[in-house]
Amino acid sequence: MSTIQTPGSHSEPLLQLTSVSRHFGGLKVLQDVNLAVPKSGIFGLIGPNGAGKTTVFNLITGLLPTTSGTILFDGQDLAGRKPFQITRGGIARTFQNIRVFKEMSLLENVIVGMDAHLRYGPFGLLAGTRVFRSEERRARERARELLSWVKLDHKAGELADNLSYGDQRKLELARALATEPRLLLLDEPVAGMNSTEKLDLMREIENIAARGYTVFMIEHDMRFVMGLCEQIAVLNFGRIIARGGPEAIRNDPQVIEAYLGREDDEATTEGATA
Ligand SMILES: Nc1ncnc2c1ncn2[C@@H]1O[C@H](COP(=O)(O)OP(=O)(O)OP(=O)(O)O)[C@@H](O)[C@H]1O
Repeated sequence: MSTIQTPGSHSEPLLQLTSVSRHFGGLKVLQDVNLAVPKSGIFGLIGPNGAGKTTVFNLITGLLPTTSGTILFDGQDLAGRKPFQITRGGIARTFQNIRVFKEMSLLENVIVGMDAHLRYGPFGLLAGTRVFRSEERRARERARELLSWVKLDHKAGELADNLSYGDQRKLELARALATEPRLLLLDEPVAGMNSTEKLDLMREIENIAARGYTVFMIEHDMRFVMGLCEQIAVLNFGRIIARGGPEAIRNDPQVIEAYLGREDDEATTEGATA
């Protein structure tokens, strides 16, 4: 169950994409993408709208097959694995649009995320039958602990529907962690948040990374990405055009060009000046 990693084992990447392409008919959404996410820390993927970022996550999580190329997670080829197998293998994900169960309590939302690690499934647990009692107790304790990591444990019994937008995003984080991942994929975690909520979530993500989880995020908000990520890759029209630390990315002429050349992108001005 432990997800804490041994410090110092940084040689092999945790996740490695090699020459990955994905075409939809004649549309070459990803072309020859090479990416290496290290075994610890916070890694960012940025790029203008439609660059192919979410498609990268869809390939990693098995929602879509690659057209060509390989994706290795902890040295294992993910080709042909189903999304639930990839989740069980240690990759969790949040989505651009909030997906909490609004009619369930926070605690129940997190327990539902535990599916991959429960012998009897989350709904058996929630039914609370005697046979499952000890597993139920453990699950509830773990769910409460995960809620405490995002500072929502005091609301554990409340309906998710009552939460603010920012807190719903944090609940999603707790639920993703309930699958006991090693790698956490976050797709635009601060989309739609106000600046207080963003700062709050930034701290929570830092705390999660400090607990030993590897975080790989797609995000448009440049201040957020630059403030959090140690390494960043930039995707433009399906190709990686730059990778490096925040300072190098900020000053990369190709990156500036990619953002300035696309007036439709919300990151345009911040991307050039952040
Ligand atoms: N299942 C699909 N079938 C056909 N085209 C698709 C499919 N999924 C994605 N695309 C296309 O691939 C391109 C890249 O989409 P993707 O969502 O990966 O971009 P993105 O960088 O995440 O964009 P955004 O920042 O706006 O979320 C778009 O042109 C999109 O229409």
